[in-house]
Amino acid sequence: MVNSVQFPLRIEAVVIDLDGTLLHTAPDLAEAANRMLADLGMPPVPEETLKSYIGNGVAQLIKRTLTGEMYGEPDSELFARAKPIYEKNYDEVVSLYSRPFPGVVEGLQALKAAGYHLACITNKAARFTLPLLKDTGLHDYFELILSGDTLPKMKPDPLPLLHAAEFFGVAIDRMLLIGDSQNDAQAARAAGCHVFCVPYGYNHGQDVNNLDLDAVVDNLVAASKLICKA
Ligand SMILES: O=C(O)COP(=O)(O)O
Ligand SMILES: [Mg+2]
Repeated sequence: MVNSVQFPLRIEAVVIDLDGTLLHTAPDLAEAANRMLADLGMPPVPEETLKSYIGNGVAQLIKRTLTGEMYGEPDSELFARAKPIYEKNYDEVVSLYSRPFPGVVEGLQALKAAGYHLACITNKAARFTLPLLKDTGLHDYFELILSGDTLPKMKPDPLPLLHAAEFFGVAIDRMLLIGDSQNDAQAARAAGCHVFCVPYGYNHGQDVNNLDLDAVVDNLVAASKLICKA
């Protein structure tokens, strides 16, 4: 559901989600999950299934992979054994296949040239976020990078967004989040900032048009055309 706001939005800071928005990471996440399952002597999961598990951080991704349920709780001993195995495997394949989505580099260039403050806000753990952004050439676009374990809370909690607005010294209603999932929409609404979603990401298999957003945009270039420097 897109509510009625006046475009172009007057914006000073743009904060952008990583998985499913900046980078197509599902192949590497699926590769790490299936290597973990193989190490545990368990059958693999299809990439499409794994894609529906992405968005709530690494612990949730592992639990969903082990149980086959969105909010299942695996045996605690199995989870304790599986987590380091997953992390070792994801360290090895973190940027094997991951690539920027179409329009991401051009969009970041346009946003940077327009003078917006730029941050990346992701639920991915920092040990994976930083090498991935460096390996894909996106790291230096951002003045601030908040990972899932940088602060005490991750999206859909508003804390990372409120932290970014304070870091940039901008009013929360002069900040825009561009994401791909309900975690982004909910975090933005709770924080009070604007939010666009792209349709090509990972929203647990759900249509982003059903989310409470200010716009659904084809890509980051289209997003840059709906805002102006406040
Ligand atoms: O759940 C994750 O690890 C990543 O999620 P995000 O980059 O879409 O916030
Ligand atoms: Mg995402």
